[in-house]
Amino acid sequence: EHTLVAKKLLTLAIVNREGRVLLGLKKRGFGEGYYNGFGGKVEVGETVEAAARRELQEEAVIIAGNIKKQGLLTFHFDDKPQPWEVHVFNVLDYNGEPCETDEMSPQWFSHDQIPFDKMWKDDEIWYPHFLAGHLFQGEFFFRNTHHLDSYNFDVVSKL
Ligand SMILES: Nc1nc(SCCc2ccccc2)c2[nH]cnc2n1
Repeated sequence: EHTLVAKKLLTLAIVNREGRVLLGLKKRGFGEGYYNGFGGKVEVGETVEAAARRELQEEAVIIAGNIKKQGLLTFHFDDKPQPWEVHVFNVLDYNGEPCETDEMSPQWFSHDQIPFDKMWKDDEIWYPHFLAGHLFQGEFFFRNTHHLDSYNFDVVSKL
């Protein structure tokens, strides 16, 4: 039957400026030890965009200016009942200086030196499209945190 399982709404904000991306090394919690953009849960009554801006400030201590919604990624995990729906934003400009928090240790990487071996396995599939400014949608099926079983991925004309 077609039961609807609510998806967990999450944000992911990646600062992409002058040929470099700002990533954070997750110091604890889910995805600890991985490099990732900045993000987290969308709270009740919060827009996805407001959540993306809030999480960036909380995790990297910078205030996003122009941001561009570029991706919609759905993650399924064998050991989690709820799929994750991650809204990916490109942070085109910001105010302040990135600094370390108890959650994240920020670091700049040039586009040709992105540490995919220390990132989620799906990232190497969609980052090239993110960096090229494409709009994209993807659905990824994880056996566990470190094993991506299968996926569908498309560049789209609008999200
Ligand atoms: N890049 C990437 N990110 C995530 S979770 C992003 C959203 C998030 C969740 C929890 C804390 C902070 C940020 C992924 N999950 C599965 N593959 C993945 N790839």
